[in-house]
Amino acid sequence: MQIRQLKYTFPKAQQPFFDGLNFDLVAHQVNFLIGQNGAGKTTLADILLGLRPAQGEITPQGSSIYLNQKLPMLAATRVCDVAQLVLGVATGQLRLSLTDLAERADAPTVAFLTPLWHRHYGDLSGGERKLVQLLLFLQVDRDLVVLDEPTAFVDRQHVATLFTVIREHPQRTYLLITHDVRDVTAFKQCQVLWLADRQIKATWTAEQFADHANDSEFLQAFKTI
Ligand SMILES: Nc1ncnc2c1ncn2[C@@H]1O[C@H](COP(=O)(O)OP(=O)(O)OP(=O)(O)O)[C@@H](O)[C@H]1O
Repeated sequence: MQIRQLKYTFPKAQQPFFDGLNFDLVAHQVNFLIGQNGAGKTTLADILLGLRPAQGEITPQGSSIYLNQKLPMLAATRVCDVAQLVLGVATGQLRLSLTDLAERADAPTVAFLTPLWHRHYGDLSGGERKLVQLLLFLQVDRDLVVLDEPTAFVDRQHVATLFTVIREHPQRTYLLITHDVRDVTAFKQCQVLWLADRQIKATWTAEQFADHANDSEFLQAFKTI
């Protein structure tokens, strides 16, 4: 995916926030977007998904799905209801059973959701709730998958499950926003984009990131989180 001469101005702002932003997302790989709080990561994700009108070229334009940092859900909702909401709607199925899920979803997702299937959403831990949503969203096939801080407040065992599910669908292009270096080092192949000063200040492969990330003060801090 190529992003060229991107220009974006917040509503009512006098000056553009991004102006002349250029970078590429590597297709069929995980692309990490890192940067300090307020750098513009979520804004950039919104633009790529067409949620904020911007000038410039984004090619090719394919199908996409986005899970942002907060997706509220009523406490009385059961996991099977969330599955119905996400997958039932996506597939047009009125009643989605666990057997249907097993036919439609990848094995690690089925293994994770099966023991939780009848549990109330409000009884799950914060990390479990987040993983339920993430794994269900990842069963909806899209060219571009954007996840905003999917690993925040999620323990590493659950993060490992999330990454296993991502690896189950290698045909997609992923953009993952993260503040956690362990996410980057979990992938042998990936691209890391560093957003700073309203530009993509550096782009690394996983190997380059491991070798050269000590060059900058921010990245040193990022690596010690
Ligand atoms: N509607 C708006 N008008 C003006 N400025 C805004 C608006 N919405 C967000 N901003 C500012 O744009 C900047 C980028 O915000 P954004 O949420 O994209 O950052 P981020 O890199 O995702 O941060 P974090 O890591 O904290 O999630 C911030 O300084 C924010 O205050």
